[in-house]
Amino acid sequence: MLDGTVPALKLRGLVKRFDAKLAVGGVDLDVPTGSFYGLLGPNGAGKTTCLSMAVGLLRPSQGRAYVLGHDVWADPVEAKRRLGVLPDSVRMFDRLSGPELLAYQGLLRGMPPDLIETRAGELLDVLGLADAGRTLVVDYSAGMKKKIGLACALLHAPRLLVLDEPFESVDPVAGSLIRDILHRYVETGGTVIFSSHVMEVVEKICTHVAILADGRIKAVGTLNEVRAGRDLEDVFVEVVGGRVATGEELTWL
Ligand SMILES: Nc1ncnc2c1ncn2[C@@H]1O[C@H](COP(=O)(O)OP(=O)(O)OP(=O)(O)O)[C@@H](O)[C@H]1O
Repeated sequence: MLDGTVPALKLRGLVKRFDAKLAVGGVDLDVPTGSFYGLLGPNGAGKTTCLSMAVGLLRPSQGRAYVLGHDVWADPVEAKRRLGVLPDSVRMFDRLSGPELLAYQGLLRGMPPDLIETRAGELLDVLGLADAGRTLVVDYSAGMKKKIGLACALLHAPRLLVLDEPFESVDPVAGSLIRDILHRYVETGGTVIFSSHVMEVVEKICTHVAILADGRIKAVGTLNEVRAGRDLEDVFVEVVGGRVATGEELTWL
């Protein structure tokens, strides 16, 4: 469904400094509408920092982010209306039950209560969270927290989903379910960008990939362009410059 019009997400010159630490060192990225975009990178590469700036959760030191042409920082209402976000778990209001959290999200979005109730019920059902009842989200397992976070991101039917490690901590069944839901979402005109370490998932579902290391984009393009006929994992290790064990380390183990 790539339509070649305004990118769903456009990042220009994004920089983030934490005191002396340069976490993101100037990122430019175009996420085409209708793409399923994987943002790969090793631990500490700057993925979360980059996505947090892209969605208006963290103010950039420099640079701009646009959601479907709307500047996230200058025009936040229009940008956020079109945006669903799965942040890292620290940012969730987790002293609520799943249905309460969804109701809270829906009301913040200005949705009518009956629409919230219908959609929340469906989302909890599809994601296998209906049985959790009144359990507070803080007491959910890590995988359940991912799923309720995804439900919150989907509730207002956004045009762009930005997901921080949606496949982390979820079991294979839940992972496959999330993949199916996201696939359907992209097939019906939505756009997804997500961060991940899981090469198989990225290789299986993404149309586009960017590899981030040391706060900079090291490789970017369609999956086939970046892979260039090789395993994505080999490309990743080469681009990122992974350390290879010589067998001489940890000899005391
Ligand atoms: N609030 C902060 N204060 C200081 N340094 C930070 C802060 N947030 C992130 N950093 C640093 O910025 C760098 C990038 O972190 P970030 O969390 O964006 O990486 P990541 O690619 O998401 O990593 P991971 O895959 O391990 O989650 C790291 O060196 C991290 O220590």
